[in-house]
Order: sequence, then C-alpha cells, then structure tokens
Amino acid sequence: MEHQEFRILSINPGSTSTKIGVFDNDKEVMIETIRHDRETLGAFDSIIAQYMFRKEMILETLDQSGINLSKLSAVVGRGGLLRPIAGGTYRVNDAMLEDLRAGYSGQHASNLGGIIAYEIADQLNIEAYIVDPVVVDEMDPVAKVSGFADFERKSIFHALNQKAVARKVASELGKPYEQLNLIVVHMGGGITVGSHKAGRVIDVNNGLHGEGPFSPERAGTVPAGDLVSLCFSGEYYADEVMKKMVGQGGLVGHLGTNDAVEVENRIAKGDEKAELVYEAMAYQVAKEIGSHGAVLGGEIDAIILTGGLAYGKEFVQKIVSRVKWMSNVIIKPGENEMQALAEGALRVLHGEEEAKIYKVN
Ligand SMILES: Nc1ncnc2c1ncn2[C@@H]1O[C@H](COP(=O)(O)OP(=O)(O)O)[C@@H](O)[C@H]1O
Ligand SMILES: CCCC(=O)OP(=O)(O)O
Repeated sequence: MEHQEFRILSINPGSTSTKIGVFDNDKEVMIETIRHDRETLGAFDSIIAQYMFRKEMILETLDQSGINLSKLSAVVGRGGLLRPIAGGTYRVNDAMLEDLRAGYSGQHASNLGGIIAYEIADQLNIEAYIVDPVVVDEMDPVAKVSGFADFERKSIFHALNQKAVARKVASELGKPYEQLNLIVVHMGGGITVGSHKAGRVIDVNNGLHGEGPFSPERAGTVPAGDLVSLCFSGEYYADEVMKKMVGQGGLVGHLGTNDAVEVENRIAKGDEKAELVYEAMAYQVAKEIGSHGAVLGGEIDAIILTGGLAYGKEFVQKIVSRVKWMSNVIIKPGENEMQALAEGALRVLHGEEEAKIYKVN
C-alpha cells in the first residue's frame, strides 16, 4: 500500500548538543547537530532556562537550511524526565508539559524536547509527539532493589537510541530484536549500559543520577560515604552538589572539558592526567559491561557500542580489548535518534500505531 507523504521535524536536545532533523516520510531531508560548549550552557541557571536559546537556534538553523515550516505535518521531540512509562510514541499533552517543565524525575536537556516540539507544532496547528523518552522502564523487579531500603533503582537512560540501534543490529544479524540478548552501551554526554533481553531492557544504570561509569559530564557511581560527608560539610547547597554529579562530573570535573576530541588532543601532546582519566572512563565502561554479562547469564548475542564517544577509535579499542572475550562487539558510532523520532511519529500518522496518552495516575 502507498503511504501518504508526511514531513516530520525531529528535535533532540542532549546535554552537549541540540540535533535537528527533517524527514519526508523516512527519507532524510536534513540533519544538523549544533554543539554547545560548557560555558554557553553553564551560563543558564536551569535546563528550562535554556528553552528560548535552544528554540531560537533550532528555528535559525531551519531557516538557514531553507525549510518552510508551514509544510510540516508534525513535530517530534526527544522526551524527558517524566514519570516511568512504557516505550512508544506519546502525543504531547498538558499533563506531560507540566511534568516536563517541572522536571518530574529530574533535570535533563531532553525535558526541552517535548516542550519545544509542542511550541512549534502549536503555532502551526499540527500535533507534537515524543518517542521512547529517557524514563522508559522495562526493568525486572529484581534489578530495582537497591541496598538502601528507602531507595528503588530507576530506569533513566538513552532509551530512544539504545532501542533504535538494537533493532538495527538485530536486522543486520537477520533475527528479530525480541529473540536476542544484547548489551547496548550508549556513550554520549552521559553513558548508559543496558541489558536487552528478548526485546526488554531488563537492567540499566541510571545515567543521570550517580550510577554506572563516569562520562564526559557525569560522575557515575561515586563513593557514597564521601558524598554524604560532602553534603553535610556546610560548604555546598544541594543544587551545587547535584551539579558536581551532573554537568560538572566526569571529564568536566577532572579535565574541565566535556569534549572527548579535546581530551584526545591533549593526550597526543603528552598530557598524562588526561591519559589516566580517559583510560579510567573506558575501564569503568568495560567493568559495567562485565556486570551485564552476569545479568544475561553469559548468553550474549552481541555487545553494541554507540553514541558520540564511539567515534573515538582509541577509546573504543580500550573498551573492546577488555570485553571482547564476552561476545562479538559491534561499533555503531553516533546515534539513530533523529530517524527513530521521525519513525515513531510516522507510525502514528500512517495509522500503524495509536499515539499513547501520558497520564498522571
Ligand atoms: N570523533 C570523535 N571522537 C571522539 N569523541 C567524539 C567524537 N565526536 C564526538 N565525540 C564525543 O562524543 C561526546 C558527545 O556525544 P553525543 O552522543 O553527541 O552526546 P549528546 O547527544 O549526549 O549531547 C562528546 O564528548 C564528544 O566530544
Ligand atoms: C538521561 C539519560 C540520557 C542522557 O544522558 O542523554 P545525554 O547523553 O544526551 O545527556
């Protein structure tokens, strides 16, 4: 059956970049990545305060690329820190906007995805959607139990890209995603490592709030006792400590940059501290992958490395050398998120799927 043609605008705010894509059905018309340096984003008090800055950059980029907004059929944004929900495509509604603006499960650039998508769509009288937001929760009950009875482990990860890349690899392997066991590692501003078992992400580190490997701008798991002492030292407000974990952690904390390319340049010039810290980030990623080997009982069809850091050949090699005994390692640099966002919206527009409704209870 011939599909009707729709033009989709995809918006993907990440911690280090804003990505924009325009698609005619599944055909890419343009994809643009606007990189933001630490100083620029650091000048804003909060994520929500970046709204106008990111929206204007998006509209300017579209204008420079000659995209006529009135031709759009729908706008789709990367969804943010909502309440835990099932994967899929959701229509942006008031309840969602309220939770995104408040940062119900925390602050992350993806909170702006649904908000900006809605604002642009509303002006054009078309629908706005989000797809597989970072709070997609498919974790096994056993994985949710933490050793601190007051806290449950949470699923906050690069759901959109992990799922999209996993499906792509499954199709390359000639098997349904639902019949594979995969360890998917997304390495961007944050790093998340997920166990995909028969189509469900049964365990994954909370990539935002202090779990898993450190990343270009996040602390990952830290010594908890030291953190408690720091919190009660009287030297910091809560939001300052949170910033040390998210935004000023990882490479930023150690080296003052979230740019891995810059770190590689420093290493090439003989910077030994940069070399040790970069090695440690790869070491922690490999260690996390090892733990997911145990989650999957050693039955692993492939380990997939993806995200911006997967472009770094030496960084990837450092990880591969430690985990290649576990399974075949497949490298998929960058992300498939722009396409995955557009495809999510198209499934609804083509009537193949119904848009899910975000509800608060
Ligand atoms: N060619 C490259 N080699 C090494 N690292 C890279 C390369 N390109 C991008 N990166 C790094 O990838 C990280 C950003 O990844 P990305 O997935 O784009 O992040 P996000 O979507 O979270 O903003 C940055 O640290 C960036 O420096
Ligand atoms: C909140 C988990 C997703 C994430 O860390 O995304 P970025 O790497 O784009 O910041």
